[in-house]
Amino acid sequence: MRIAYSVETVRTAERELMDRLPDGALMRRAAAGLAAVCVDLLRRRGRVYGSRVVLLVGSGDNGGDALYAGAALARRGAGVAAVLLAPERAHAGGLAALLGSGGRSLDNSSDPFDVLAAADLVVDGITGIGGRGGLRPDAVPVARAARGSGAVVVAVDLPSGVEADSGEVVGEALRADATVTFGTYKPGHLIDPAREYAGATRLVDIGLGSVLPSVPELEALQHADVARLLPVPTGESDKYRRGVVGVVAGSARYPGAAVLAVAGALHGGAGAVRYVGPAGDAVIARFPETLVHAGPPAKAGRVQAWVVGPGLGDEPGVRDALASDVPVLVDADGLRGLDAGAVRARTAPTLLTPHAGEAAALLGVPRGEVEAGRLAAVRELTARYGATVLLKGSTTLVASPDLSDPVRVNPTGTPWLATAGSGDVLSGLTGSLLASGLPARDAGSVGAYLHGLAARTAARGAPVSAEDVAAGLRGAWRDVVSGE
Ligand SMILES: NC(=O)C1=CN([C@@H]2O[C@H](COP(=O)(O)OP(=O)(O)OC[C@H]3O[C@@H](n4cnc5c(N)ncnc54)[C@H](OP(=O)(O)O)[C@@H]3O)[C@@H](O)[C@H]2O)[C@@H](O)CC1
Ligand SMILES: [K+]
Repeated sequence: MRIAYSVETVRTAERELMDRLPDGALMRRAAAGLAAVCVDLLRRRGRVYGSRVVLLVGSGDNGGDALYAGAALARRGAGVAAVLLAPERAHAGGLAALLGSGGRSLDNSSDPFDVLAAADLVVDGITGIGGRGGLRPDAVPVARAARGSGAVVVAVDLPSGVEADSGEVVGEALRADATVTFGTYKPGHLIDPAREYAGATRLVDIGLGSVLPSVPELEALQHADVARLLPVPTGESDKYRRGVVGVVAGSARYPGAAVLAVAGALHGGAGAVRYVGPAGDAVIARFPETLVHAGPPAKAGRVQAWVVGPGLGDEPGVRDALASDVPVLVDADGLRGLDAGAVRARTAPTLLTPHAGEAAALLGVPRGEVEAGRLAAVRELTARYGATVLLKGSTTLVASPDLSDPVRVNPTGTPWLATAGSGDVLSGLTGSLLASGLPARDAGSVGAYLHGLAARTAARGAPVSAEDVAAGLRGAWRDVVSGE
């Protein structure tokens, strides 16, 4: 499991740890880890000795980390030059270490842009967790020059300019090839758009784990976590004990959505799929194992979870499903005009699965606001609806209405998933996991994980259809179980 803590939590833990350690110990640990990554990257491009390293140094400890790491690189024979953005406030100990190790700080006679253009590696120590509100104007030209050079750009802790706590990028930020963070991930390492700015992220252990709270703010499941959650039939299981998932989807206009949602549902571990709606013929033609019923859902027979909404158009069904006493997943057309009171009144779990546009409509804000602030949006939706919410997108988030549950971030997403019908597959799959007995947050995060993995494997760098994603689910499940 990858976990992330907010800046406030990190600062509290850092103070507690610092009280027990000699002065500057944490920064030395951080800088040593940073320097080791830089050495590794320089070796891959040639060698450390004689390489040209430029440090972008801001006014705080983030710059201090860069300066100490620069000192270590200078001791190994790299030519290290520091661009001090606030010369009078640069970290004094770090600067002394750099100068004492043979590095230099650029004076007025050197043009930082020439030096950056010739660099092999740039270390971004402008801001870390103390940064707010995007890069300041004086930092923008050097950040752009770093990106425009042929150098590999390594961000210290976070790419400067991103918001550590939300993953938002307000204004300009530096795009790194790699980010070296310390003690724990922060939300910005896991959530787009900041995640994308960070490149490959490495975590350096500085001993913070022992003082961090046991429950993080965010968590991203990995294969082993998902494998533990997957439903596994036992000797006593029959199709009803494994769970029946009811799919209320499709319409005369969109029969395909019904077929895709059923395709997803058949791969989620439920023992049977009951389709309810007007697209029964199309469903049966493709999946003869499906139990079909024209509706309404209340008359269709017992299920352990409902999926309602994909391609539904104006067909009814949402109210029936919400009135049931089993878990309900609401997606797509089911989300239009969704009655928050009806959702809040439910005693069984409800899982809403909007994409950014649908989330924006539910919240009454522009879509861009949801895309830029995904964490805030998903939390607001859980609060308004009293439901678990899976917010689809470049980093899919799953949040439960219980604020003590960490928000789950899906790490397997791929841009190839932005394809018509893939959301219908996800709904069916996740509903099936609900019917097998998984709690809503687990069903949502396991569903998103398998769905992303299936898309990645099916795509392998080329476009995929929603059908390909559904067909890839069995392989994704196997990969998770076998740990591949
Ligand atoms: N926590 C830990 O466990 C450990 C932390 N460590 C390291 O310390 C880092 C945190 O250091 P920090 O607190 O000194 O803040 P930091 O990010 O350097 O910012 C400094 C100053 O920048 C300024 N500034 C703000 N916004 C800006 C902007 N947009 N553009 C430009 N400037 C801006 C603002 O100063 P102002 O100019 O407003 O006075 C702010 O105070 C952390 O990320 C990690 O690298 C490790 O060494 C050890 C373990
Ligand atoms: K940085």
